[in-house]
Amino acid sequence: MKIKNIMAREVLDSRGNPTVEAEITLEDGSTARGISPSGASTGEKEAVELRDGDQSRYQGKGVEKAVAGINQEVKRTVIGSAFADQVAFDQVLIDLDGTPNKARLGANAILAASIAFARVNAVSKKIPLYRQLIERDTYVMPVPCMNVINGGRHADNNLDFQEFMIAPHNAPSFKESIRMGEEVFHSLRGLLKSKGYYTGVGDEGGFAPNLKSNEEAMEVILEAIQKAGYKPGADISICLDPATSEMWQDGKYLFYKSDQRQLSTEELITLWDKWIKQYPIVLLEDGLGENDWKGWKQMTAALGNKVELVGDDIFCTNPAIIAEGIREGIGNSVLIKLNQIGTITETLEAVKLAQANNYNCFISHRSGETEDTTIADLVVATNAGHIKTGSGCRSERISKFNQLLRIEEELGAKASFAGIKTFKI
Ligand SMILES: O=C(O)[C@@H](CO)OP(=O)(O)O
Ligand SMILES: [Mg+2]
Repeated sequence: MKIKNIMAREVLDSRGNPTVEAEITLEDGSTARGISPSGASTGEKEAVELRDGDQSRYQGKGVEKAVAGINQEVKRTVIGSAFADQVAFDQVLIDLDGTPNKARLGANAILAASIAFARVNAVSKKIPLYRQLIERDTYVMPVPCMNVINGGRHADNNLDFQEFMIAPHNAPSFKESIRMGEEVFHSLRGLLKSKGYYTGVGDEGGFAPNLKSNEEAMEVILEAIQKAGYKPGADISICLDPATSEMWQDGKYLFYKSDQRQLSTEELITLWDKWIKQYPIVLLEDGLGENDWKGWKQMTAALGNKVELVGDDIFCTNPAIIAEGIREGIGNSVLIKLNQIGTITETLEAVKLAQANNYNCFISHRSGETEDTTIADLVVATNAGHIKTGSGCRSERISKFNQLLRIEEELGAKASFAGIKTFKI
């Protein structure tokens, strides 16, 4: 089917920053949109966003240049053409950009167009997006890893570690697991309030209380799980993303917010080992920083058979870096973020590579999100079994949960719930 029109516009993300929305219309009249998310704790090797740098609009964060790239160059190239598949379309965008990190047209522009193309084909074929991405007979519904306490770069006031997540895995379905997660979220609100803490939320919809230590965050979450009537570990486990690249300075990990101390790589691995023994942790993302490859090898040797070790900043959803990580024995799971690499095709390539090498894939949102729910379909399409897309409130996060509820209902007997076995433990 030929592309009749493609256009882009500047819209806003959940932090009130501009981002790119692309819209494609096919000759059969089908129309669909895609919107790029945006990160705060970004990996150094991520594909880059194109921002205007013109201080008169949004303090330089405007995306009019990225929008213009779609409205002019990309439009001239793709209009009136038919593309055999997603790979063919994305390759045109990659070639047109011509840089290794999508800096010229911008990964924010390229991803929005790539998503719009996937969606418009689903619309044209009258099939759901997850089936457009990967056609299967049966699909796996993910465990929602809900970020209930926000710290690090996602909250100004409190903890060093960025994300404290609950994983309600002892459930028969996604619908029941999200209910369990929400019950704990509300129980946590009550508990924080009763302890005199502030219950406002951070960027990803988790609470951002002024807790005194990272340990206190763990304790209060465990208490909230119990108060909601569940057993920590048996019903609901903990996942962490301390985002330690943000703490890495001169070869040490600097605790810059709640605790005033610094740890060596070895000391931080020892801390994780202690935490894994002490708390029901099933997943640790970015337990060490992106430039600490040697440390990652040590950590994988020490903890790789006890907990899922997810690489976010270290892999940047980049198939070439993931391949190197697999060769080097780094981690046992890959965080998957569409805008770290910039196209649907390369994202699916990253997933395929990881899964073929017995690595898990943990599908993820960004801290700056929108109403675009592509990652909900992506986690189902890839049978990745777990997703992180924030917490129990804020619609840009809930929209993904709601889409998963719709997908589960639509799949009926063709869907099974991932449960605890999805984690590499
Ligand atoms: O570190 C992360 O995993 C993400 C998403 O939770 O944060 P950001 O989008 O800010 O990189
Ligand atoms: Mg991360």
